[in-house]
Amino acid sequence: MSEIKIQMKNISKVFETEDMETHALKDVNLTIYKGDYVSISGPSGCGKSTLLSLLGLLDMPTSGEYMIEGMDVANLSLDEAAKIRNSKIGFVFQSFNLIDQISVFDNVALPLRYKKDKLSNAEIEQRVNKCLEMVSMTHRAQHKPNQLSGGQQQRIAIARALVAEPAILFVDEATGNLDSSTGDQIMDVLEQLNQNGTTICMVTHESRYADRATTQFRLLDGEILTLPNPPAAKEEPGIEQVAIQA
Ligand SMILES: Nc1ncnc2c1ncn2[C@@H]1O[C@H](COP(=O)(O)OP(=O)(O)OP(=O)(O)O)[C@@H](O)[C@H]1O
Repeated sequence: MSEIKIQMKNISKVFETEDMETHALKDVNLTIYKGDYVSISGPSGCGKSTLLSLLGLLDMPTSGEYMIEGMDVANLSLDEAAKIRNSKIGFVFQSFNLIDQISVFDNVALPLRYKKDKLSNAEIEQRVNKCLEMVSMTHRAQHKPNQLSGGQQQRIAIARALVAEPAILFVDEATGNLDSSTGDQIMDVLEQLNQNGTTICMVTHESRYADRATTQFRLLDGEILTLPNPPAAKEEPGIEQVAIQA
């Protein structure tokens, strides 16, 4: 059995405002193994952003258990959450969030320069170059982000997310700002990274991208369903086989 990277058990999230409670997530059970390529999809308002915020330690659940690499992370202070986020989690967003005033190289190096355990310049250079190579952007290291195309900027954002060697890469609608052929190329990059060992969990509303993942979860009204893997789904076309994950 493969190593467990992420495990959520009975995770719920309730938002309370003065006059109402919204049960955004209801008893979510989710396990992500080392090397998985996971997609989470579902209609607007089903809880995707809420789930990704909890997975990425940007917010805490109302109840339930959450473990990252065996560490209990369900009830952390903001400071503790930030520390674990910096060391264990890589994020890629729809907007690339790069800094135009500094070079591509320095953008990718930023997470390493903020690390508590300082790395030498030689180590930083080696890690940044390795990540730029992984996204085929070595030749643009000295450019500024605003001199690059949208797809190239997203590749740089992916390199930056990987440079601290996170346990898992969370990807939030990474193709949302890109035309469809550039979006397809970004999906190819993610697939290639996964084939080389990166564990990926991607949130997308595009079913053609969700279908490319090896494990597919679907959120409906705050509840998570596991879709059968693609070959099983093809055997019985037209029947939406969904089983609640054990
Ligand atoms: N801070 C909040 N306070 C109150 N309700 C919230 C809050 N954030 C989200 N919700 C509610 O929780 C539910 C899930 O929202 P969420 O943003 O996670 O959905 P989503 O699947 O990401 O939607 P979309 O695809 O439209 O971005 C919705 O009913 C939403 O109104």
